[in-house]
Order: sequence, then C-alpha cells, then structure tokens
Amino acid sequence: MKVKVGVNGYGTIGKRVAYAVTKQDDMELTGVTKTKPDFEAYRAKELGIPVYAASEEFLSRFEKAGFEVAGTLSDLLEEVDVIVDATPGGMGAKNKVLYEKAGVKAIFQGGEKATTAEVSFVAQANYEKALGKDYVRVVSCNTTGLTRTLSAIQEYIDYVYAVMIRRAADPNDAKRGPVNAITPSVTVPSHHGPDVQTVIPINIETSAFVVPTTLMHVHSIMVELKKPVEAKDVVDIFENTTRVLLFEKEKGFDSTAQLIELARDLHREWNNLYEIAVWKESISVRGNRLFYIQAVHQESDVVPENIDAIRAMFEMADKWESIRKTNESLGILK
Ligand SMILES: NC(=O)C1=CN([C@@H]2O[C@H](COP(=O)(O)OP(=O)(O)OC[C@H]3O[C@@H](n4cnc5c(N)ncnc54)[C@H](O)[C@@H]3O)[C@@H](O)[C@H]2O)C=CC1
Ligand SMILES: O=C(OP(=O)(O)O)[C@H](O)COP(=O)(O)O
Repeated sequence: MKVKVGVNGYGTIGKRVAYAVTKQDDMELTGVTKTKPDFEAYRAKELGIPVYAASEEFLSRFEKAGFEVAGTLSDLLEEVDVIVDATPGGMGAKNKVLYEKAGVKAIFQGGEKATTAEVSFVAQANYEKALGKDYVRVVSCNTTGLTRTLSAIQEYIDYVYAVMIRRAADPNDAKRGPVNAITPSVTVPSHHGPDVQTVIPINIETSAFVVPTTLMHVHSIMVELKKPVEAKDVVDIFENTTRVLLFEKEKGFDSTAQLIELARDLHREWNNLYEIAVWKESISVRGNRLFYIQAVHQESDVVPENIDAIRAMFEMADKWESIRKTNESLGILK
C-alpha cells in the first residue's frame, strides 16, 4: 500500500516536500494546494501534480484565470491519508480543525507551536516517538540542525550555548531582505533552545541574529562537557552521523557560498543541501569545553524529516530503514 500524501501550502518547504514524496516508492502525491494561479501553480500542473484551491474563497481567482483546479482543500482531504501543512507559520494550528474534521493525519512545520502536535520530530533523534501518531511537528530548520549534531554527542553534554546567525530571507523572497542591518532576537533564549528541548532533553541556551544573506544559517556552538572527549573523537562521531557532513576550509569551503555551490555542482534539485555542514577545523576542545561551527540550508534540511515523519506515523518502517530509504531517494550523501 502506498500512503497518499497531500501538501497544503506549496511554497518554499511545501514544494520541496511534494517533490520528495514523488521520489518515494511507498508514497504517492495526491495533490497540492495553491491560493492563486501563479507560476508555481502552472509549474505544478506541468509536472502532472493535481492543484487544489486552498479554500473556497480562492476559487474565483482560478476561475478568472481559466486555471482548472482539481477541487478545494476539503476535496483533497477526502483523498489523502496524510496532509503535510507547509502554510506560513501559525496558520497550521488554525488548519488543524479541518484535518481533525476530515479524520486525516497531519504534519506541521517549525513555524507552529509545539503544542499544535503530539510530538516534535527530528528523525535521527526521536523517530520512535512519532510511531502511530496523528499529529507531528517537524521542528524548524535551525532546531533540526542543532538537534542533529547535539543528539550525536548527547552523552557528553552538560550544557550547550549556541548562537544562531540567521539568513534574512529565502532567495525567492523580495519583501523581507536582505536588509542592510544586523537584527538581534532580543528575547533570550531565542526559541531554538527551548525547541531543541521538545525533541531531546538537554540543557541549552540560544541567542539569534538575522544578517543580510539568503545563503544558509550558521551556528556557533559551545558545549560544556559532562565527561572528557577529544576533538578527533567528535570528528569521528560526526563522520558517522547521518545527515551531517564535515567540510574543510582547507578545501575551499570558506563560507556558505561554497556549500551552496557544492549543492549546485551535485545537481541537487533547487541546490538543496539536506545535510548539516560542520566545519571540520572548527571542532576543538579547550578544557572542558567543545566548540564547533555548522551551517544549515534553511530551505531543505527539514525535507527528509517530513518524509520520515510520514513513515513513522503509518509505522511503515523502523527508524534506520526509513532514514536509509529517504537518504537514498534524495541523494543524501550519508
Ligand atoms: N523557509 C524556511 O527557511 C523554513 C520554513 N519552515 C517552516 O515551514 C512553514 C512554511 O514556510 P515556508 O515554506 O518558508 O513559507 P512560504 O511562504 O515559502 O510558503 C507558504 C505557502 O503557503 C501558501 N499559503 C498562504 N496562505 C495559505 C492558505 N490559507 N492555505 C494554503 N496555503 C497558503 C503561500 O502562498 C505559500 O505558497 C513555516 O511554518 C515555516 O516556519 C521550516 C523550515 C525552514
Ligand atoms: O521558518 C524559518 O524561517 P523564517 O520564519 O525566518 O522564514 C526557518 O525555519 C528558520 O527559522 P528559525 O530561525 O525560527 O528556526
């Protein structure tokens, strides 16, 4: 049996998740919703993806443009086993009543509060917690990045302090930036630390700044160690951690620009870099403190998590089988 998947909100995350669903042999993409017949709606149609109006109120826009939709969101909900909600942050919680009414399982994204779902999810850290669940939240791109590396070294962690340097906007966003400024999140901790704690139980504080770039987020991480570890052991751990890759400045990876260039060189769709990129030279231990620096491709690291969340919710595979299938299907390097 293939799980029928719908995507509500065909934007930055939604279109990538929809694509990833089409690459799975145990899932099928039933359709996606759009609020208007823009170029993304036409492109979806060209790809053979049924396009539904996101609600009745948007139907007239499609009618006016002569764009034939397959129905509305409520029609899509009748067809699917699970809906991936990738609408703008905060909207998923409001949509949840529709999903409950339709009796359809739902996945929410990191822009929703943890209380919207039964479990907050990062596959390699807590896949089992999502087994059989109806509502799962894939945490934000930054939280996913922090959780992937920190869960790998969890046994050594006494306390984590991390600073998030966040991209101002996604490349397709001409409204928000980049801006000529550095904008701090003045609430400390930023939401990222408490969000990591919804997935793994560690001590962590975070602060965050927005900077003028569209190319990835960067995290500067300091861990107070519970027990001694050497830098070379942490290198070994990360080398053996799925969805984490080590990069060397020595080899020309000076900045996020070269990481994105590598994703282009790999002919990754939308230059997705699903893996968290840790700078190898940055991994260092001084006294009882471990330091490292990593980069997160905000548009894509959560995509494989959505796919694994679907498998967990339908108990279609165990953790490592699901991660392996997802990795292989998306060309994730390890
Ligand atoms: N862009 C990013 O870096 C990341 C975003 N997220 C989270 O993913 C979620 C979606 O974010 P993005 O994809 O970046 O947003 P986006 O703005 O690129 O896409 C949202 C899509 O939903 C559509 N939409 C708006 N109102 C709608 C409605 N009533 N019904 C259905 N669709 C509607 C928009 O037209 C757009 O196509 C948010 O929770 C966000 O926090 C998570 C990880 C990374
Ligand atoms: O939704 C996201 O970015 P956005 O809200 O700035 O578009 C990304 O998940 C990164 O956000 P975060 O810094 O809240 O993890």
